[in-house]
Amino acid sequence: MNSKETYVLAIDQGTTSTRAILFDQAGTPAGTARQEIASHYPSPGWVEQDAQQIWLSVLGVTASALSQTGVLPEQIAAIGITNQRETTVVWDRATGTPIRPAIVWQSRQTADICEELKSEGHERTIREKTGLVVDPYFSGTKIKWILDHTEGARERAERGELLFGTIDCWLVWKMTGGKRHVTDYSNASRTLLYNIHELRWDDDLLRLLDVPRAMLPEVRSSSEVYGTTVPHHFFGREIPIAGMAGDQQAALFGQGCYERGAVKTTYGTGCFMLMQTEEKAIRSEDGLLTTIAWGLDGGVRYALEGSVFVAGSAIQWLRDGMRLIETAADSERLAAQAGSSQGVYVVPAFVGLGTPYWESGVRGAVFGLTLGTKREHFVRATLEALAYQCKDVLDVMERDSGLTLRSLRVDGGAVRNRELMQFQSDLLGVPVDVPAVSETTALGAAFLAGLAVGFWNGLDELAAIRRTESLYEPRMPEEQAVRLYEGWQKAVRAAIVFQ
Ligand SMILES: Nc1ncnc2c1ncn2[C@@H]1O[C@H](COP(=O)(O)OP(=O)(O)O)[C@@H](O)[C@H]1O
Ligand SMILES: O=P(O)(O)OC[C@H](O)CO
Repeated sequence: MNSKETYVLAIDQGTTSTRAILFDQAGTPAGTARQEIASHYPSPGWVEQDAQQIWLSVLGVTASALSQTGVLPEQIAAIGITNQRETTVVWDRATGTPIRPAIVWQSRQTADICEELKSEGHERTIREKTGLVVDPYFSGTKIKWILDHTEGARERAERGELLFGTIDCWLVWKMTGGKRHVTDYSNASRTLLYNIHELRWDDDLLRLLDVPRAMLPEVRSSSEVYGTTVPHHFFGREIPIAGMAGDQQAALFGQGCYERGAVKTTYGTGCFMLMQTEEKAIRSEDGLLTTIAWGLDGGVRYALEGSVFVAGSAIQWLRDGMRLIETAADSERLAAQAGSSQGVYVVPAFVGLGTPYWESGVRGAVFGLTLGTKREHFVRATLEALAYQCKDVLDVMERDSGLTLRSLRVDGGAVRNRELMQFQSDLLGVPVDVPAVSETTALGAAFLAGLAVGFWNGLDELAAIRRTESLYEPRMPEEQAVRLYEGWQKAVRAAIVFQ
């Protein structure tokens, strides 16, 4: 690092959008560029994206972040990448072209493969080795599906002609001009193929899912120089790519959750609550996942995770599917106007339910409609579903960890919604803490990259950067919160029975 290098560039490739953000040494975003990513729904429950479009969006947002701010490539000390996790890309090593659309984490198209694994009794072994549950969510069955459904693909993968990667890995491959095929511990831990205790690809699991080892990336820590950018893509300079983590783990890092038991929740397309558990991989019997938080300084940290598949995407559905709102921000105005949902419950199980239910066959449902139900009640009920799902997760997390939450650190697109944040605090009965830098996922990736090149010097320095911008305190009487939550539990049970 030299004295001219005053920024770290974070690339946050999320499900809804790709963002490039430049952070200075105080952790302040100097400029942000954003581009939406299209999702395609070729069959009910399937979700796909175009990996080439994702790559081009990274080039586009990086160029606009630089041109908007006037920051020069020479001023960038390092690049950190964070990504929607599990989304699976298989590409041709020689041409760098994906052989099929990327299968997005939300997609249910591998439900049959999962049912087969369960019926053959593999659930327990998979859970023990990977910390995950058998569900179409994770990459392993998606790789198998692609190899099963593309003529000659498995043989080509065995010969090393095809490569697999999650989005982090795909982007590093493209950014380094096909020189580096790497991923980090946090992303590897979401594949269903990685042994999170022994820190290696697991041969038994590879055999079980019929995935050739030759197509898998090398697994590295979350903070080190993996390679440098190809000058003709990145403004004539070789910039070190020095940080990499799945977006939920990066948000945990960016929120300064460096102490055992610290928790954050991110409300993006989905909603993910993670608790940092240091060197201890806690096993959950209640549907939480055990996952690798990050690899740093020669060791790994673990986390307990609750994954909710549909959060902000329910608000997108109100906008694009139901056409009840024009912008996501309208949901706040209408929810305030409604005041309460008047007994309406929306269960947004559009792609099944994750933690703690793990029911991949359930679909969305609405309960409690009356002639008095108006658009604003329906919108409010959809928004409230985000908060109810977080409560489902927090209840099991407290039980499994033996810890009681005192306040919840939050981030992600939907934390702009004050009605949602207040309702979340009311329902959980704890303060909800929104940080000044709401882009904590990107900040986490920047921190990881910056640590690797000496831009920042350690966790103490990073922890001091976080500041609270808004704190929502519980205002609703407890018995009212309990009554509302009981209604939600009934609605979810009914939706599960209906499938
Ligand atoms: N004011 C708002 N109220 C509720 N949801 C919102 C609001 N603004 C954005 N969102 C939701 O947040 C999500 C985008 O959040 P973001 O953190 O950018 O997601 P991702 O990282 O998954 O791409 C979208 O699904 C959008 O519907
Ligand atoms: O796109 P997000 O931010 O909702 O995150 C997606 C998760 O990484 C999926 O596991």
